[in-house]
Amino acid sequence: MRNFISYKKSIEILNNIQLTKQTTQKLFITQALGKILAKDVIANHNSPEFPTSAMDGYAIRYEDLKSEFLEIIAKNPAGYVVESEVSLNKCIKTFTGSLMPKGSDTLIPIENVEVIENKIKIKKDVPFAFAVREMGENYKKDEVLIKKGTKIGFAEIGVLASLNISMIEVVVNPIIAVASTGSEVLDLGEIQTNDSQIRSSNHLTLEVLFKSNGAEVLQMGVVKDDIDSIANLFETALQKADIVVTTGGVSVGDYDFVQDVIKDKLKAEVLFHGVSIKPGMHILIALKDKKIIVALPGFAYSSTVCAILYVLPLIYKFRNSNESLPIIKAKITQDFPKKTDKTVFTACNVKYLNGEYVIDFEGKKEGTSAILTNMLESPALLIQDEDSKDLKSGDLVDILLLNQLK
Ligand SMILES: Nc1nc2c(c(=O)[nH]1)N[C@H]1C(S)=C(S)[C@@H](COP(=O)(O)OP(=O)(O)OC[C@H]3O[C@@H](n4cnc5c(N)ncnc54)[C@H](O)[C@@H]3O)O[C@H]1N2
Ligand code: MOO
Repeated sequence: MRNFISYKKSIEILNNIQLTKQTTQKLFITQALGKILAKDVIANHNSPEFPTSAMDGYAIRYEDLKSEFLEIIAKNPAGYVVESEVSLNKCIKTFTGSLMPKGSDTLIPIENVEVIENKIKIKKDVPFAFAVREMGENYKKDEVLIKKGTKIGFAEIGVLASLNISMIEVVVNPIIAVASTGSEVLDLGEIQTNDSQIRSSNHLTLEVLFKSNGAEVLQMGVVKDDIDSIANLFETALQKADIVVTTGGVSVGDYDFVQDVIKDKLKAEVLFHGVSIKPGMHILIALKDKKIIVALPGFAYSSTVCAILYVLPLIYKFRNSNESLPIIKAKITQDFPKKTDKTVFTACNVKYLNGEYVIDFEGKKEGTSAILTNMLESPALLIQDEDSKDLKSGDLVDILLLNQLK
């Protein structure tokens, strides 16, 4: 009889897997989109380096606000350094992005003055240092701007460019080999020869799930339920990938050969086979030559949920990143019983309404773990812990936002 461990225990085991040291690579910053920063990014200068105007207007000395007229002695366009200095009852026309001229401390906007020949008359006062961006407003020299482990997005790329950093060191993404097993499953375009055959969706679902969450994917396609074919698949995949993910062949059927190959042929170290979760109770995770094997159940909903719960955290671990699964609190809008003593992951709809996330089950189909269509539209997974009680309408619950993983 298989020993089913708790979800909590299985995650503890997953977190304890020791990985070999990450490798890094240098990439041009825009090519690093979605990659993980390998080292802290520290500012090597102040931004701005000097007080800078934030508006178009006239640079003045604050104390001259009370003077009747100020003489315009020069123009100070952005990109140039003006020689003249602001002194008693003088001003310099200064533009957004120009350095504040020497002697000035305040910028009076164009809208606040009347220009009479080469003089301005101030019609509306401003406070001291108005519209002056102080030195280091944006960032100061030696400030840690982006921490290692951060996923690089548009804001990170913009900040790197402002630092004049063109190449950046990032963690090399893990390689995941993906395959579906099953004599009844056909790859796209394969000709159907009998009524029991279905299209394989798993290998493609998982390929894109892993790609959009930080892995390189080696697509191994569909393999029949045959010991030699499955053994060949693992031997090839283990040579090329850091993680090998398969679907099918891990429950108790006569043709569930994936588990036999992993245990008897590869003699891999099985970390666990069987977790008290729904869906996905037959999941098997093993180690072979420092590579990780994740054998998922064949049902499309089961394999997708388990790939999210177990493989995405492995990707985060490989990337040494500060990413985590997007689990948040939401309000449930109907009573919902706890049907088993397992940890249960149920597809639901999520909306953001009046400042809170709310979930319902409208349009969700009930049935087996084959129903992947429950993950369409704006889906989330309701998480009910092993020891949780029946849920009541209005309760706050944990949900995993699936659209954030797209
Ligand atoms: N007597 C028992 N039978 C089953 C048990 C059990 O405990 N006792 N567990 C059930 C549960 S739960 C699951 S989950 C499945 C897992 O079985 P396998 O991992 O061995 O998966 P398969 O039997 O190969 O396939 C299950 C199901 O999914 C379909 N499938 C398979 N591959 C794909 C694919 N690539 N794309 C789409 N659909 C796929 C396959 O046709 C089967 O219908 O075992 C239960 N049985
Ligand atoms: O474990 Mo199965 O994935 O519940 O249907």
